[in-house]
Amino acid sequence: MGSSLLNKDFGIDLGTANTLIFVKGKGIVLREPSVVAINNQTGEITAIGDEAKKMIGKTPESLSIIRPMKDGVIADYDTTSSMMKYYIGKLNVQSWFGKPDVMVCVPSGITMVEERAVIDATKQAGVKNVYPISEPFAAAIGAGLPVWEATGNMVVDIGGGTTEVAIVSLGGIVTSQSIRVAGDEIDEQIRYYIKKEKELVIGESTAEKIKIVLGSAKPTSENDRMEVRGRDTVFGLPKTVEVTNSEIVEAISDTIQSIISVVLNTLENAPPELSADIMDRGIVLTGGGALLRHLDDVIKEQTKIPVFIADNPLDCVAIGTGKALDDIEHFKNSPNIARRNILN
Ligand SMILES: Nc1ncnc2c1ncn2[C@@H]1O[C@H](COP(=O)(O)OP(=O)(O)OP(=O)(O)O)[C@@H](O)[C@H]1O
Repeated sequence: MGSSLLNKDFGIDLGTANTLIFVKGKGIVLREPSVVAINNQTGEITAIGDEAKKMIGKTPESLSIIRPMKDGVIADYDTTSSMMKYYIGKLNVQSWFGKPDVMVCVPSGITMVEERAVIDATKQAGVKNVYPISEPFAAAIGAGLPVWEATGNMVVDIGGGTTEVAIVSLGGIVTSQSIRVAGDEIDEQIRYYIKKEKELVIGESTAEKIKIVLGSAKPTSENDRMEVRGRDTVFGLPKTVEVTNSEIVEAISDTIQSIISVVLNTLENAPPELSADIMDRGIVLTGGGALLRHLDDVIKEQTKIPVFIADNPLDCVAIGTGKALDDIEHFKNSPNIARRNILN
């Protein structure tokens, strides 16, 4: 990213787990975890992104690892602002050539105060024109769905902190629901299960790895298993245990069911014409959670509707946020249309 961007518009997916930036005409130029390491004595930032994520669970007392976004919204304003400033600074935008338009995604269930915080944090990073776009709407664009047409499209975006389910038609969200339950909660359930059933304390990163390597929404035919290291809850010493796929399926089943309930509720609220479209066109999964094995199958079994995983599900929101820049007038003229429910 050495060369400067002369008044290039860009879109930001400021996620609970990952922050991505899409520059118009270039594509995704930044993809880093939303993690910051701070020196407790001086308050200075020691590492941001990948470098900070590697430190999780391994820091001395003098360092704290902060994930400034929680449940899709800003939990720590100052740290989010610094992180954005750092990432946007890396783009090297020459603002004196004009003001870039910046799209930033926000969860559909966000409050006005939370949304204001996201806009202000982006402005603090040195850009002037900030347009919020609803995360599931951006996900639908990024998944290549025809969001501007008179057709019902259903998207389920499962991120780190939030799951957003929306039905999109004619350039707006017709109905949407979200819960602050997604990948992080799945990791938390894995930690809880392993502590309770195996008497082993594991860190966040290990839980995420177990989910990615071993997890699935229903048992896999391979009967996968892996060795997991952590600290014995009784003796306090390092210990290794074996964990199987079926144990992880059991550990995360309630969380998976909460996510599927939101899909079912949203379908129940769909206007009949759009329900018919969704029956034909299917449901599209985006976000990192879409990669959980067999999640598509389980949603299909319960909804009786075809389910597809978008290409590059982790990138859909960022791609959609960036592509929405092509229709920036739409957001300038009717800023609420892609954010609020257009029927109620
Ligand atoms: N192969 C995989 N299987 C299961 N989960 C995965 C996989 N790869 C990534 N994830 C999970 O996806 C989540 C991150 O997804 P994503 O980057 O879409 O979220 P985000 O946009 O940062 O979060 P949010 O939308 O809630 O703000 C993490 O919980 C991560 O563990």
